[in-house]
Amino acid sequence: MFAARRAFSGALQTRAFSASARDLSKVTVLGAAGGIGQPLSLLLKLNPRVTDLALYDIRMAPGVAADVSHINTKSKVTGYDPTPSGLAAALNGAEVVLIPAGVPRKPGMTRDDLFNTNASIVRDLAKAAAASAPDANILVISNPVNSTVPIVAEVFKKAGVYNPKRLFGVTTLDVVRASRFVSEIKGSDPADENIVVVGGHSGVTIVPLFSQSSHPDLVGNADLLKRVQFGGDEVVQAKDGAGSATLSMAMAGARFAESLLKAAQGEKGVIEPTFVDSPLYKDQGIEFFASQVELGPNGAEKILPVGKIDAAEQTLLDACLSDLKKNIAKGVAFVAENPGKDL
Ligand SMILES: NC(=O)c1ccc[n+]([C@@H]2O[C@H](COP(=O)([O-])OP(=O)(O)OC[C@H]3O[C@@H](n4cnc5c(N)ncnc54)[C@H](O)[C@@H]3O)[C@@H](O)[C@H]2O)c1
Ligand SMILES: O=C(O)C[C@H](O)C(=O)O
Repeated sequence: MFAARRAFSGALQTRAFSASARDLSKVTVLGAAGGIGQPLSLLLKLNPRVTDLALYDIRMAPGVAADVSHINTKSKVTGYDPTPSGLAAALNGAEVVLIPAGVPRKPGMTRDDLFNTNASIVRDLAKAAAASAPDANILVISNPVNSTVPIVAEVFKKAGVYNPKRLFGVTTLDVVRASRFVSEIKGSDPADENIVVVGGHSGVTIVPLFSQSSHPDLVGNADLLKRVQFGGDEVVQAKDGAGSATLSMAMAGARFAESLLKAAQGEKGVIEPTFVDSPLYKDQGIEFFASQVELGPNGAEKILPVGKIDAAEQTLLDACLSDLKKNIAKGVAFVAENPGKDL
């Protein structure tokens, strides 16, 4: 155990020393005291690429910050009060803003059932971000992602600061799950399983493309498909009313933030799946779509095409696109009909 701990801290130190002064990165978490926010803040504190960690929530962010700040890595941690000026200060100068603020599901609910509560939370946080961190990379975790991402886009458009390359719906958990579930079937190491998942982040909009993996035989595996599309429900049911995935989501969110920072600091070939403003299906009226995206200093540098897929996968994709169109339209309509208060 001690050897493992030494190896881990050694790896952190090597990376800490390799970061240069120009790589100062402020990362802000909005919803930092929640089930996702707390472990996400912990993982960001362990990341040497993060030099300034800003934590905001409507409750307990200073407490979470005090706790996390005792971890002996170099970054500065600040918890902000739940006031407009606290929120503005948390956002000011941020390079990456992660948003896990909002309510999670209970058994029997769909992600869309969260819309009524989370849409206005995300809209108001997006307004604050548009005002105080207009150039930040915004990573939306709050559900329903298929609608909350368009909400952020509409708010930024209204504020005149929308940059489609810097807005991301975090769908990383879908590929994390897919690689893990495949490894359980194949007896392999999940680190070796690169499963592309496209579409969106709920039910049938989650489309794994096993034909593009090293296991095309898995295309017809209905149980596996169900686990990937409804993995979130497994956790919601197991937690039995106490929330949804938090720990695996924190890992997935921290991975995406790390990839963005790596790419911003000049690493080439950093590719992550994410739900972005995408040209891929715009001709069908679908403005956002999750696919493999190459990240770079400007955010989303290159949106990779879906590529060749199996006929059965095409059927899944058709169902996805039909749902996705409605989810996106719902987010856009929400902001038009409920502009909210000026900041
Ligand atoms: N994208 C994904 O893959 C994914 C995965 C898991 C969960 N989620 C979603 O993430 C969200 C959060 O889940 P959780 O389990 O952390 O919930 P949680 O209830 O444990 O935490 C949410 C936090 O948000 C805070 N909050 C609420 N309104 C706020 C506001 N206006 N400003 C700042 N903070 C605010 C709450 O005080 C709370 O601390 C949910 O919507 C959930 O569905 C998404
Ligand atoms: O399932 C949920 O509601 C949370 C999250 O979107 C997940 O995929 O775990």
